[in-house]
Amino acid sequence: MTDEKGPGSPGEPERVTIGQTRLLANDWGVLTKYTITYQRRDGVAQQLTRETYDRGDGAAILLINVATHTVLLTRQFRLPAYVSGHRDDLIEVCGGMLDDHDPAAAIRREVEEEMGVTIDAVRKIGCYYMSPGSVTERIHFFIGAYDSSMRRAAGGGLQEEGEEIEVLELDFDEALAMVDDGRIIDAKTIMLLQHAALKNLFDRD
Ligand SMILES: Nc1nc2c(ncn2[C@@H]2O[C@H](COP(=O)(O)OP(=O)(O)O[C@H]3O[C@H](CO)[C@@H](O)[C@H](O)[C@@H]3O)[C@@H](O)[C@H]2O)c(=O)[nH]1
Ligand SMILES: [Mg+2]
Repeated sequence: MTDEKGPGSPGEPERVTIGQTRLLANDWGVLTKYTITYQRRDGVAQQLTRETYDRGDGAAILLINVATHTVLLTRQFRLPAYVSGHRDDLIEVCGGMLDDHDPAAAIRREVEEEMGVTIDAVRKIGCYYMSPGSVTERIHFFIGAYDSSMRRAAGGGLQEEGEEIEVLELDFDEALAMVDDGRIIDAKTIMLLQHAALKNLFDRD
């Protein structure tokens, strides 16, 4: 519940004062250590240190074909999952970083590169933090329609960037079963599949 009269509300002092900022790494992503003064709701000020990892924002899309009751997903090697104990490649919706593109343009480019599919309109679902305790990234979520005529190339991603992406076409019920039994463990993918189920996207034409 929002405390309407607490610190940080309109007309009240900021709840957070940024103190020292230390750049720990500035490579693929930017890792920063902040010292902040955080004013608790009871008025007590606390000094905290927090690190943030910033690689920019991303976009992700679930491609659906209502006529064939199928979805298009990707499978690829993910080092962060591998080093934290998940030896299998990850099954995910198509996704990527925005770079300098707007989210809709970025996701169309990713679908083209990773899946070899040229799509038309995309429908925005929302924009969400995936790991807000440490990662600044927000992901723009989309739904798009595909059919076999839109598959114009093999996809697979950019070899020069080390991408090796397999395209999976799955029955929607099978994809949901893979969420239940743990074969799909990527959060953005689960969110989009469950969105499609909750909104009955496969019941419409
Ligand atoms: N040199 C270098 N290259 C990297 C690094 N991390 C990624 N890359 C390269 O940059 C490419 C980025 O590909 P994208 O398709 O743009 O991003 P992604 O890795 O698929 O996913 C990103 O977007 C998703 C949003 O939907 C995110 O969920 C995911 O975490 C990630 O940010 C990778 O395939 C890889 O070649 C790194 O640390 N160093
Ligand atoms: Mg990608």
